[in-house]
Order: sequence, then C-alpha cells, then structure tokens
Amino acid sequence: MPQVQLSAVRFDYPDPAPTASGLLSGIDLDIDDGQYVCLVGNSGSGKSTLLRLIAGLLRPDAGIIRIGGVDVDGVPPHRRDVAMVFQGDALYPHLSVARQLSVGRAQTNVRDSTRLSDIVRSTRIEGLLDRFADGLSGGELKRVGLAKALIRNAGVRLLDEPLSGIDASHRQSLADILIEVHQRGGGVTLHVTHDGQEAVRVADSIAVLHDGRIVQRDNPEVLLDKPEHRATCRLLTPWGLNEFAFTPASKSRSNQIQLSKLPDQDMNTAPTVCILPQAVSVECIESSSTPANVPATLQRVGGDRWAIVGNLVRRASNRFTVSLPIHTHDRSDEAGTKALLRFTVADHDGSMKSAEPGRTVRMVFADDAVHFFDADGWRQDVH
Ligand SMILES: Nc1ncnc2c1ncn2[C@@H]1O[C@H](COP(=O)(O)OP(=O)(O)OP(=O)(O)O)[C@@H](O)[C@H]1O
Repeated sequence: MPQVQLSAVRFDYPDPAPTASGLLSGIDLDIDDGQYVCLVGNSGSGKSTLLRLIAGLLRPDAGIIRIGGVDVDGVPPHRRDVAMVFQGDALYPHLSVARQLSVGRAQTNVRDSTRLSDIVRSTRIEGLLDRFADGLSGGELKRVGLAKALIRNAGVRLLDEPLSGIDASHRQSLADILIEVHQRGGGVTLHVTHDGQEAVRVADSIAVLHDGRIVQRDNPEVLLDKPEHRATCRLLTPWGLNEFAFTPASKSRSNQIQLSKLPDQDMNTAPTVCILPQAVSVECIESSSTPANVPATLQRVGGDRWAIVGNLVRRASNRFTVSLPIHTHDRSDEAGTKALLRFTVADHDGSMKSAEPGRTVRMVFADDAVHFFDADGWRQDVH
C-alpha cells in the first residue's frame, strides 16, 4: 500500500479568480514507503501548493489524499504523520539554535535526547547550537530548518526547495544530508524543486508537474532516456537544450525535417524537436556543400541517426557552437535569423582540432539525442 496516495486531486486558489483548468487539475501520485521522490515543475506550477495540500494546510477542491492508507480529509496538520520544511523557514531571530530546537521539542513532546542529538549530528549543526538565527548563512538556516522539522518523527517528510539559494559547493553536502536523513528515518520524502538536475542527483523517482498534472513519473534514468513530454525534456536538460519547431515530414520526403524558431509562447503549442547537447560526431565538410540560406534541415541518416549542417561559430575545448540558417516566424525579423546550436563532443581522433570558426560542419546525433513532441507536448515517434 502506498504511504502517500493522491487520487484525482484538484485545487485552485479562490483569489485571484480560479483559472479555467485549475492550478492543480487532477493529480494522481503514489509514493511507497522508503521512496525519495522529487516533484519537479516550473516556478508557479503549484509544487508548494501540492505540499501544503498533503500537509493539511490547504484542502483540495476535489479528490482524495491518503496517508498510511487513511483518507486525511478533515484531519488537521498536527494529526497527520507529516513534517514539512518550508521555503525560507522562519526561525526566531532572538533565540539560539539550541533553543529553537527545544521549542520544537516542547510542542511535539519529544523527550528522547538521544534522538535529538542524532538529528543535530545528521544535519551537521553541532557547531551552530549557540548561534542566533540572524547570524546564520543560507545553508546553515536550511540545515536548522531541516533539524526542526525532523524533531517531529514523521513518516512523511515534505521538503520545499531545500537546496535553493545554496552555493554549489554546499549543495552537494546538503543533498547528502537529505539522503542520509531519508535512509536513517525511513518513511517517505517528497522534495519539490524547479531544478531537474538536482532531482536527478537525489531522487529514486521523479514526478514532472506541468499544466496542473503529473505528465511523467519514473526513475531518473528512464526520464532522461525517454522523456514522454517536452516538459520533462526541458526541466531535466535545462542547460544547452536545443529546441526547434518542426514541420512534420511529408510522405515523399520523410527523411527530412525542416526546423524553425517561433516566438517563445508559440513553442508551447507547436510540434517541437529537442536536440540534446551531446552530439555523437562532428566533421568539417566542404563549404561548397553548405546549403547557404536554405532553412536548417534535420536529415535521417543510416536508419538510426540524424544529421544537420551548420557553420562553426566557436570552439572551446570540446564544446562547439554552430549556427544554423533557420526560418523564423517572428515578423520583426522577416529576413530570417540564425539559430545557435550548442553541443559537446569528444573529439577522439583530433580531427576537429584545427577547425576554425566559419567552417561548415556536419553534426550527427544518435536517435536517443533527438526527441520529437506533438503540439500538445507529448512524445511523438518520427520515422
Ligand atoms: N495564497 C495564495 N493565493 C492566491 N494565489 C496563490 C497563493 N499561493 C500561491 N498562489 C499562486 O499559485 C501559483 C502556484 O504557487 P506555488 O507556490 O504552489 O508554485 P511553485 O511551483 O511552488 O512555485 P515556486 O517554484 O516559484 O516556489 C502561483 O501562481 C502563485 O502565485
């Protein structure tokens, strides 16, 4: 039996006026005991709202939330088996960290000091106990907030952006703390973030929230290999993802796909292709074969690969930036624009070593680096 189960949960805030489809428009999510799940979604997609619904701080408009198999409708937050770490947890500025933790103790009736010192150790705040909240760094505040939440020995930990605002060098150690806390504490962790790469690092399983629904839920490897929705592709490959609108191939020229760029908002309602930044190979070709000013075309080669031709703009180590002549549907730029394609390639044989900007290059991508999505954003197989 799932430890946390959401069935057809709907919610919209009454003010401002609810939207036609609703902020959360039918959430189904099962989390088994022992699972560390990340919920990823863009800013404003409703991630924190979903945590608040599970914690009992908000009530769904429709649907059922079960914790430990029990429908918790009407059960107040303190009676749910849940501990929540809020974004920017509020601590009392005039109390020492030790005192803040004891406030938590009194409220939750935890008298077991061995457990308390265990929490202090696992969140690595031993050296902070006599400090005051005002003087703590962002990362230290996060760790104290986590410790406060853990004092409540709950079966479900809800973490709202626990790593945001932490510099890169401390993120990894705080991520390790979260995983360790999960493993020691057992139960369920539901961690929300807008950072897909953070989710890939920490989660056993990732749920992608988009347009009020979970559009894909699986382990990180499956999501990276086979994104079922372009939201998955965008969220899990945020940096260096090359995305174009495409014109579906006609039957007679089914091995060629014409690419174009649309204004940002239209990229959400057109068929698009996402080309991951890793290319399988790149080679210089004779410039006479450059289709100058011919719109960029993705071409099927060898049955299981795609190729595209462009001009080398920049080379930095094994990272290449290539420009493509491309159709634009933006009226402000009737003449067409050049899209930039960025990718990284291992130049094993050194054949690109002397490649100068301006050279015409052909890039060849494996099938699994090229993902097609229909106008609604769902995966589409293009043969
Ligand atoms: N109390 C509220 N009343 C009205 N609207 C709200 C309220 N709280 C949040 N919202 C709106 O609901 C939407 C979802 O907010 P929510 O905080 O759940 O998103 P999120 O995915 O967690 O975003 P972020 O990643 O930026 O924290 C946002 O448009 C937000 O402005």
